[in-house]
Amino acid sequence: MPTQTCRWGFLSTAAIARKNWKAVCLSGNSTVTAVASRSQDSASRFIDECMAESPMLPARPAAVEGYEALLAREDVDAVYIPLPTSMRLEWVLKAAAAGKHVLCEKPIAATVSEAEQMVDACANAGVQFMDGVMFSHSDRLESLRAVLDESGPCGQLRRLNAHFSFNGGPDFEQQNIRADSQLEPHGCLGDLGWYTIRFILWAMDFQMPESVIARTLRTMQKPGSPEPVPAEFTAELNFANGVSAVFYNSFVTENQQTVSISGENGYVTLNDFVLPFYGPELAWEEHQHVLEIDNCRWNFGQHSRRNAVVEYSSGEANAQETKMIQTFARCVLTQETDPFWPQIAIKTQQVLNACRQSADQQGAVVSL
Ligand SMILES: NC(=O)C1=CN([C@@H]2O[C@H](COP(=O)(O)OP(=O)(O)OC[C@H]3O[C@@H](n4cnc5c(N)ncnc54)[C@H](OP(=O)(O)O)[C@@H]3O)[C@@H](O)[C@H]2O)C=CC1
Ligand SMILES: O=C1CO[C@H](CO)[C@@H](O)[C@@H]1O
Repeated sequence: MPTQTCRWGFLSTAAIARKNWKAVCLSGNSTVTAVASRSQDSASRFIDECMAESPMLPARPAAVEGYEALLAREDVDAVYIPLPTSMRLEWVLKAAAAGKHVLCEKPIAATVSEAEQMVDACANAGVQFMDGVMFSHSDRLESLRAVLDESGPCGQLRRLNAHFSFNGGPDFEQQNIRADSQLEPHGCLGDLGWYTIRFILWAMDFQMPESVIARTLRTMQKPGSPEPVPAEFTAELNFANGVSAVFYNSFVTENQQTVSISGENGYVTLNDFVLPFYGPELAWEEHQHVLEIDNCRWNFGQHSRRNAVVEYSSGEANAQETKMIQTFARCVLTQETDPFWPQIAIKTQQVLNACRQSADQQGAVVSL
């Protein structure tokens, strides 16, 4: 076990692994020692391309053929697993058995039972488990938490609204893993709903909803995919304290990443809650508009205020994905696993599967 640097192995050359490669380079407490792919050529190509843009120090990682071979390496402390969702159970269990800490992409699993097996295996092996939600590590959330206090601009919370969509375009259904039920069984609910659910749970301080009602509005099916997957999805969550939340996910509606948190006295909005708008600040707005009525004059006065934290959107040392790597690596290096991360992953999975169950039963109420 090194004392200064967490040594990462990447399980696959997924597109998202390139972003986290750079985050490792910028982290100051991590390095990648090996990248595994189904073919060694592809691992080598990935490493060449990443090295050209963002050189890994102190040494070029090894290109490994096969994920199993990477897990057998002694120079790997932690693995990053961005394999398709349906493959994660197998590889998280194998990684835990090999004593590797696990940063697992989202959605972590197809079912709650699979997610629990993963988290239990990591806990039993004494290794950290965390999902790949970068925004959980942004300073913006910490600042926003203070604003959500009852004495803040919203007052008592009433309603949450989260929307995450992108338009995949004409080839998406034909080519993307997200439209293949064998690889990504929950389609847009898994890919985008994971974030909308996570944000809602975060705003509720991880209190679970009492019940959910959901609908799949549209499906997609990649050629060869055994089943269609949700391509447009909506859900309503109801909480015991009277707060309600709604979310929407879509692969056919153009880029939108908006959340609003509404209360008795006002509301807060973020327009880029997952992938922050390009630039050196992450912002949110608070609103307390006032309707002034005086006989025939009806003036709706806009009262909005912009707030921001100094943090780069991505690809810099203070960006949220770099903070994710740093936080994870600190758990590894101090040998102090943090149960918070697996707990919130399980809660997110529980809500996701309840929503899918409701949608599969045409909007039946599902209790949690
Ligand atoms: N946290 C975040 O910000 C993001 C998270 N993600 C999540 O990461 C996961 C991967 O997404 P993305 O990077 O777009 O995926 P890609 O399609 O780019 O990569 C998936 C990788 O899995 C490996 N693989 C192994 N078996 C298969 C198979 N049968 N079919 C396809 N790929 C296979 C391949 O690597 P190889 O050939 O090298 O073995 C492939 O490169 C998704 O679940 C997604 O939700 C995605 C983007 C952002
Ligand atoms: O996690 C992710 C981040 O956002 C993308 C959309 O813009 C998703 O498709 C991806 O899986």
